[in-house]
Amino acid sequence: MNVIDTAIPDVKIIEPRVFGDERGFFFESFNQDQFNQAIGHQVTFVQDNHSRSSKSVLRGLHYQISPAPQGKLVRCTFGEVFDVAVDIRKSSPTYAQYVGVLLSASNKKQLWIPQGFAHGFVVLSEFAEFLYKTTQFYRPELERAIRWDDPHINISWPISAPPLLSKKDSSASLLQDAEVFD
Ligand SMILES: Cc1cn([C@H]2C[C@H](O)[C@@H](COP(=O)(O)OP(=O)(O)O[C@H]3O[C@H](C)C(=O)[C@H](O)[C@H]3O)O2)c(=O)[nH]c1=O
Repeated sequence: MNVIDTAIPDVKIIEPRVFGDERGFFFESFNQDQFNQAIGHQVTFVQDNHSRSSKSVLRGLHYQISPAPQGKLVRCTFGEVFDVAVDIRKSSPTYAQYVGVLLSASNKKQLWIPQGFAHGFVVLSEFAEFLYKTTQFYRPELERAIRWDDPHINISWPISAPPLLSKKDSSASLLQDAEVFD
């Protein structure tokens, strides 16, 4: 697999090695040893998630606070999304900066988002199926959300109309008011 650095050192794009033949394709979507080597330390995942969303749905920007902050390894297995990781570690030199990347069934790219980041995506295709692994279990009482259109983060979402949001995401906090990480 190919590991690509992003503007935020801890956030990595991973391109799996795809084996194509007349039947179709095969690739290892996750290999613990290769992943640990790529990230530089042991990362253990405890939960797999799978969501399906229609065009223009935007899920995020979500994260869990301590004591269960989640690292996420995300990918799109049907359609295409614009995926965003926002650095919400106050002591980080890239605080409030973001990485945005197109993830799709065709490019098979994955994004590693360590704990300390808020995560979200918007669906660009008619539908998108989104799979991801997390390093901590879901703890709803620890879940927090930051507004997708927070002017301080100023994400350039590749959409021309307002997205479809859950009630929770419609009432998310601004980064300046959010519980973040040291
Ligand atoms: C995240 C999660 C949710 N749920 C239940 C709770 C709700 O009844 C239902 C939908 O949850 P929610 O609307 O929070 O789902 P998303 O908006 O896709 O949330 C996710 O969206 C962004 C992209 C993320 O990065 C997070 O992983 C996660 O917050 O699934 C569970 O049972 N387990 C879980 O791990």
